[in-house]
Amino acid sequence: MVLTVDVGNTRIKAAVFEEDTVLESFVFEKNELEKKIEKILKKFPNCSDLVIASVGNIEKHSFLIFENLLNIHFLTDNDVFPFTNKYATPKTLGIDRMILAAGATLQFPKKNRLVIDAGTCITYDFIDEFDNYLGGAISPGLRLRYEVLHNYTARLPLLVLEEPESYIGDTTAQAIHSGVVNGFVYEIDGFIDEYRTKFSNFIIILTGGDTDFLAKRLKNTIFANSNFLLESLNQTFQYKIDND
Ligand SMILES: Nc1ncnc2c1ncn2[C@@H]1O[C@H](COP(=O)(O)OP(=O)(O)OP(=O)(O)O)[C@@H](O)[C@H]1O
Ligand SMILES: CC(C)(CO)[C@@H](O)C(=O)NCCC(=O)O
Ligand SMILES: [K+]
Repeated sequence: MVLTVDVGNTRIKAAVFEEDTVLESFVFEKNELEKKIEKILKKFPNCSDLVIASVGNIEKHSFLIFENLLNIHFLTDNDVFPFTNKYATPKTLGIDRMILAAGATLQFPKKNRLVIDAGTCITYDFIDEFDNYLGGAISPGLRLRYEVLHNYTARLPLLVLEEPESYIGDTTAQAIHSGVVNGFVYEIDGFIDEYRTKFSNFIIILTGGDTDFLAKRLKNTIFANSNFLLESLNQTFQYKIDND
């Protein structure tokens, strides 16, 4: 049994796996880390390995208190990955993006693959059919867009996500909802269209906290799975065991 932990920029997500099956998944805040992991391990005492990817400010030492209970694997770019990394600055590539690319490579062999993670940031990661990781894009996520409009202006209120009535917003609130939500959807559909015109034999995987909101609004067909990062962590770990 494997416990996977994804330390994101905002929240922490975790899941317990028996082989390829998720037994249970969890979402919690960073200040609850120790308490929550303790609780999960009490419920699933057969967990033999703890596999972590962190892009947040939580480092390996935060997990070492569990060292006597199970093996700790804090994944970094020094681990083995199933793709060739063509990023020109591989040392600065986020470990979450590397794990997503690994999951896409292993789950969808011999295809052009685009992974879109709609989380705090939106990340786009492209792996071609020859398993070259080429890069992608980073832009602000849905919630972040609402927050920056408020934080960096004098007059824009902080709004909670709402479906815009039209792309022509006729109030301040509607103009913000249109700009944020429609802008978010147009951006993603626009990127997908761009890739589609250049690559055939193509698959798109959508994940992250805004997966469900986004999936029903895109015009393009995608494979939506909000657990994709945790599943990919489990698969990357199995791959590491088989190839180390
Ligand atoms: N309780 C919540 N807290 C924060 N964001 C939430 C929540 N519920 C839904 N969301 C949506 O999820 C998005 C954030 O995604 P996610 O939770 O995957 O981010 P994260 O934990 O920072 O992970 P990552 O850093 O990997 O993106 C926000 O844009 C927001 O709209
Ligand atoms: C882009 C984020 C913040 C998304 O979580 C993370 O992957 C990260 O910090 N990346 C480092 C920069 C890069 O990937 O090129
Ligand atoms: K993200």
